[in-house]
Amino acid sequence: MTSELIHRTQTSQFTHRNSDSPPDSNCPPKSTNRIGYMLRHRLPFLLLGVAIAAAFFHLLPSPSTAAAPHVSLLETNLALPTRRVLMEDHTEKKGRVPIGVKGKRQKRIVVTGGAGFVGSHLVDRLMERGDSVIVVDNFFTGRKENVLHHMGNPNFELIRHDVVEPILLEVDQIYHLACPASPVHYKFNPVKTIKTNVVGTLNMLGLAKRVGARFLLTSTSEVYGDPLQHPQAETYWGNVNPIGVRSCYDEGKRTAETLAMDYHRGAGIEVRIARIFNTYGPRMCIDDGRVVSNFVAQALRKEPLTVYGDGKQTRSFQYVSDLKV
Ligand SMILES: O=c1ccn([C@@H]2O[C@H](COP(=O)(O)OP(=O)(O)O[C@H]3OC[C@@H](O)[C@H](O)[C@H]3O)[C@@H](O)[C@H]2O)c(=O)[nH]1
Repeated sequence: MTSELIHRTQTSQFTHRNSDSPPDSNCPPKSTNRIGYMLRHRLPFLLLGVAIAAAFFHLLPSPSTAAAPHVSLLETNLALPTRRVLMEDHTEKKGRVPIGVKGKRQKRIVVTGGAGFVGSHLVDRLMERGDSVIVVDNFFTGRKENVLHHMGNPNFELIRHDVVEPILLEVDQIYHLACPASPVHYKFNPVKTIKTNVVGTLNMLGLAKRVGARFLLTSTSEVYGDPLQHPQAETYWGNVNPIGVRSCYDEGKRTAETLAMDYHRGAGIEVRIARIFNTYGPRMCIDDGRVVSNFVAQALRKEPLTVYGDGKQTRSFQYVSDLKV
């Protein structure tokens, strides 16, 4: 192959040098006709080239309009503050806001499970603060009524979505609460419960990584299992049965915590983990199944209170307004 190419080149050079050979389309004739030849054969191409170049420089954006896409391109590889600045450029049309100026811009926050008992109280708090809130809920235990009072507020958005499926949103913070929390509810479909905790958390952490959002996982006191230490310090690792009827929830949440920490260590995601204990308060379903609502409902109906087991079990309870920050 190589030798053949060399041979062809040599043939061509020879032809150029041979002034007696008849002119062909690739080869200019003798010098007497050269100018005429150039005008006839080369000038149209020259003019075409000039026209293309002129069109190119005419269509090229001026430096001021080209700057925005350039920064936009950079922002995908940069940390969150740059993206915040760019968002302000688009929405407020006031020019760039220095990165260091915090609290000026509305935060965009997604709350998974935001139509639930705890989630909806958190949403109230964020809305009060003036944040822009997107609630993602599949309404398995959550209810639209819990967030109905925010409908029509331009800062509020409600999406029916199951976190087991990925979702793409542009947000600054993710509060990940989606999962049935009462034993009667999470035992109803244990495979779905662990899937929500593992796949759902993975999806939301993936979202956090993609958009550079800060991530809060609501975990549970159940990660301590049947604790051998009282009260449980955060450093206590628990005493959990991996094959028990509660495992879908407690092992699911333990895995969710593992995922959060691995995304933090491996991908630099800023994460928070809150281990929530037994919580009660307004918007708790009457059929929630947890002890406080059961006892209250039974008392209201003047029925005897049902105490499971020997009644010697202990719990830490908190009112919901003490939970939200
Ligand atoms: O009617 C009832 C209900 C519950 N109980 C008992 O009361 C205790 C509390 O049970 P709950 O059903 O309220 O729920 P648990 O405290 O076991 O877990 C709950 O609290 C911690 C949260 O993080 C979990 O999401 C939630 O499952 C248990 O020992 C349970 O057996 C009763 O004696 N009677």
